[in-house]
Amino acid sequence: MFEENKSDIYISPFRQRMSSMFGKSRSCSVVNLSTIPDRGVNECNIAMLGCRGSGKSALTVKFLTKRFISEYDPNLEDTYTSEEIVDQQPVLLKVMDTADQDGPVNCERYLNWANAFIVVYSIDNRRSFEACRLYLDTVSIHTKGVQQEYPVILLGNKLDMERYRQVSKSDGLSLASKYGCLFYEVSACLDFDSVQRVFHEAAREARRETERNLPVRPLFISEEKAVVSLSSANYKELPSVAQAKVITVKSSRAQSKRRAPTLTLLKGFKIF
Ligand SMILES: Nc1nc2c(ncn2[C@@H]2O[C@H](COP(=O)(O)OP(=O)(O)OP(=O)(O)O)[C@@H](O)[C@H]2O)c(=O)[nH]1
Repeated sequence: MFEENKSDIYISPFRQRMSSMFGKSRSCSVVNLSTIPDRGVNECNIAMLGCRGSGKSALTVKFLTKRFISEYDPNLEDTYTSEEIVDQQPVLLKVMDTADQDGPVNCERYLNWANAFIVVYSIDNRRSFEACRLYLDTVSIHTKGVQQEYPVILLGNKLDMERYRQVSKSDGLSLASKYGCLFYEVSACLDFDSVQRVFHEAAREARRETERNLPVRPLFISEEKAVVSLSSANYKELPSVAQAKVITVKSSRAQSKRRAPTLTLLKGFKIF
């Protein structure tokens, strides 16, 4: 029915189309969330953590394509890039769908790369919830003593499996509050908006954190210069603060209209 390539990774016609349309982006070495002044674009690197089968890939693909996948290669680890608009500002969101075999081992690759973490468990699997503690510990040990804080979201997935629930919402909440992280419950196979909200919240928190850590620039006020420039300026051309804000919003909207969000898919997802 479908052809498989040499490495036994299923490449759907959809994925082939996506690769040819948007190009490829392998796991990259960008380390921090930074503002790129000339484009005004923030970058946010999100690592998806959690034990096997918790739904990391399903959530990642849901966020990127609005679709639910049912089959994939669990051993592949890849990074996907999507241009998003969060709070009217463009963000280049990179999502690493990790594939740890048995808990957090050799995790420097994502600890050094990410500036936000989503730790996933399945609400119908107690073991996957317990595994989250290891990931939360690993992240908090790694970020201990670092001035910048890294947003962490604890995410209960498979909300559609309510009747098989093994982890109560209050258990999720109390674990999240113990580690000082945000907490959500979603389902990768239900509505897209809830899943998108989680990723956008991670980006929002990471941006706040970056802004909080921006070095404070000294403000120089030269009275002489101010007099010269004001006297020679055409007042109508000087935007007020309110106008300047409008201009910023307009330009980010214009950007979102100009360019469709770019998306790079590499993993052998089977998307129907
Ligand atoms: N019912 C239900 N099934 C889900 C949901 N999310 C994922 N699944 C299923 O759970 C299984 C595991 O999902 P994955 O997304 O592959 O999990 P993962 O965490 O990426 O697992 P690894 O790649 O092995 O690390 C798959 O069969 C998915 O179809 C969900 O929200 N609801």
